[in-house]
Amino acid sequence: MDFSNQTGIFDQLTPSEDRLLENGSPAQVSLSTLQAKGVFRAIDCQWIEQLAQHAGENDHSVWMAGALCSAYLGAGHICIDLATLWQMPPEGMSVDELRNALAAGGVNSVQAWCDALNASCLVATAPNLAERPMVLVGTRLYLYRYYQYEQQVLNYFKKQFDVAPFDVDAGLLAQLFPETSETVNWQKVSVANAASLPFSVISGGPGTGKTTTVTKLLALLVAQSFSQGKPLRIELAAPTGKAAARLTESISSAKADLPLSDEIKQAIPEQASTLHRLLGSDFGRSRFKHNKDNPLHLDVLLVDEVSMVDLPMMAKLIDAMPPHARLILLGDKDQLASVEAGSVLGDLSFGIENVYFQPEWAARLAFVTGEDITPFGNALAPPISRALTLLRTSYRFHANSGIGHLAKAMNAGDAKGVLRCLQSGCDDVHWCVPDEGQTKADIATLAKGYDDYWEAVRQKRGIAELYATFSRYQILTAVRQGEFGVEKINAHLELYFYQRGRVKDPHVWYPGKAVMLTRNDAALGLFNGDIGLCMPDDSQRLRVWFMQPVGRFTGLLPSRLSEFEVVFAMTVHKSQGSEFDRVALLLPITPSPVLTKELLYTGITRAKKDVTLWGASSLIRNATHARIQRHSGLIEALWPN
Ligand SMILES: Nc1ncnc2c1ncn2[C@@H]1O[C@H](COP(=O)(O)OP(=O)(O)OP(=O)(O)O)[C@@H](O)[C@H]1O
Repeated sequence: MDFSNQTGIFDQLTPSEDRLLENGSPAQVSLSTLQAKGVFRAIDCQWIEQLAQHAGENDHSVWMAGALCSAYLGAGHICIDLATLWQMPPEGMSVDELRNALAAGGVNSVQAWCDALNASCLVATAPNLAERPMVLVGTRLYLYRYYQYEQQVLNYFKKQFDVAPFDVDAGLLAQLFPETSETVNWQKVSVANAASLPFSVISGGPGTGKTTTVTKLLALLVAQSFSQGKPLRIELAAPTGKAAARLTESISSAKADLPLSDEIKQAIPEQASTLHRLLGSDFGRSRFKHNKDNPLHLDVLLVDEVSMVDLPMMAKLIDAMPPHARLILLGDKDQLASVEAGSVLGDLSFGIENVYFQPEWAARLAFVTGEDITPFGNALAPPISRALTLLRTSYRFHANSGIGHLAKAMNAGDAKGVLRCLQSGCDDVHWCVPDEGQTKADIATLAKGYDDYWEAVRQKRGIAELYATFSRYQILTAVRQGEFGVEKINAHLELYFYQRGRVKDPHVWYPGKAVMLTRNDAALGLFNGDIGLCMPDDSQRLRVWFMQPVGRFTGLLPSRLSEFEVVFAMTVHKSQGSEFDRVALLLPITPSPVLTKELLYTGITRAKKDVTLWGASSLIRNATHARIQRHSGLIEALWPN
């Protein structure tokens, strides 16, 4: 069956919970067994069953590959690699189980599996990439739409490699970085690099000066555009409302320190929006107002917290970029990847730790910056390396900072170093090990961190002060479910606050109740992840107050909020893009696949001044060694060596 003319069929037939099928093929037998074991979700089986029945595809190995592709997508992978799966099937499925299931349909090797997929009307293969539900590239199998997203992103990156570099005003650069040092000033190199290119990525851990650096970059671009008489339209964006608010705050404070005229400073925007807002979200529709046919009206776009941007969003963003515009991406490549599929920042900066620049590019940057970076030339550096710079020195965590050391050891996968740091007695790092047989979290100790907040609520402090006080402390959980999951911890905290007389009735709205939205709300102009605090207004009516751009607050009647959850504790995933003075990071007591180096690193680095890690040494050790690896074709295409 040829699907190429059936536009729309894939929209109907992408995995979606609401379609159930009566069954019909022997393949369903093993799929449902695997579903019962938790290897597949119902949606994975239903999706491939519906497609295969529609197309009359009876090949068992195609059914299996389709279900695997859908299941892996659900876990954040862009594709599956059949060769990898052949050796290492998903958790819950043994090698024999997979191979026996495939052998029943006559498939006895990876090559035979690829051949079966090549022969299927459900699968497109290079060079004939007709629109079919799945695409096979070598041994990688994609859902068609995700293959398209990946190609869109890759084509954009590759196109940028051919653009002739822009001139950089070395005098202005020197003015922005007046200090001299014996070591390379990577912030200066990053600015020179990004100013030379239409597309660049600046990555760095917490407090390495990413915002300081891009503010100087924007200043340089603005100053250059003034001297050319061509003012620039610059936009700032971030994936969440919280991250956008932080970017606004940090750019405005970094701007104040610039050694440049007020005219230039004023031309640097401060106001950042969410990516959804920038692209013109239709809330509920996957297409944005801005796209290739209606590009964004800008010359420069800076996006912060890019680790949180998933592949579909990146593809849509790139689609909406006007061809002449610059894209500057900022983020910490070591943080948790996006909630949805892909790890674009991680893949882009895959080899950045060891590879620097191609020698001629290093020489060019050395000339512009006056920094001795020629030793960092590397003939093996792939073209993508030119777009990337990594800031390594943290100015937030001084040399003796426990948080700094802990984050570094975690990132390096150095479990001994992590445990040593936890035991070292540093002022800013604390470790609470659960007692033998302990089954519940120590709510009283965790709740202490909110004493200042409850005092501010009691004194009926202004909402800005309350918000600031609340934002100083956060309990982070690794998981959602179970005794140590975010839901139970929040419930226990509310009960504890009730028992202490801070909350009159935890089942209704009360002064001090803190909530996080779990869905974008177009009508209210609020976004998933926005935090609201409940306090009475001047007429003593309870309202939930949300911080709006430029530090304003909007108070909404609680009845207007539909989807939200209490947020005295939040998951590490939800905390991305936020920072707090003090963090309590709570691990479950039993092993969980979500406990990875990236999760712990992200949780620890949300703390600016003080972190308490709650968890057993065995779990911490295992997590330090566990990495999140998401399959995609980006690394192979961008980092061929
Ligand atoms: N070259 C530098 N020398 C001294 N201090 C610096 C330098 N660069 C940045 N800082 C200071 O370090 C702190 C962190 O800088 P900045 O906010 O730019 O880092 P960041 O990487 O954006 O941080 P975050 O992790 O919060 O996003 C700020 O107080 C800033 O003024």
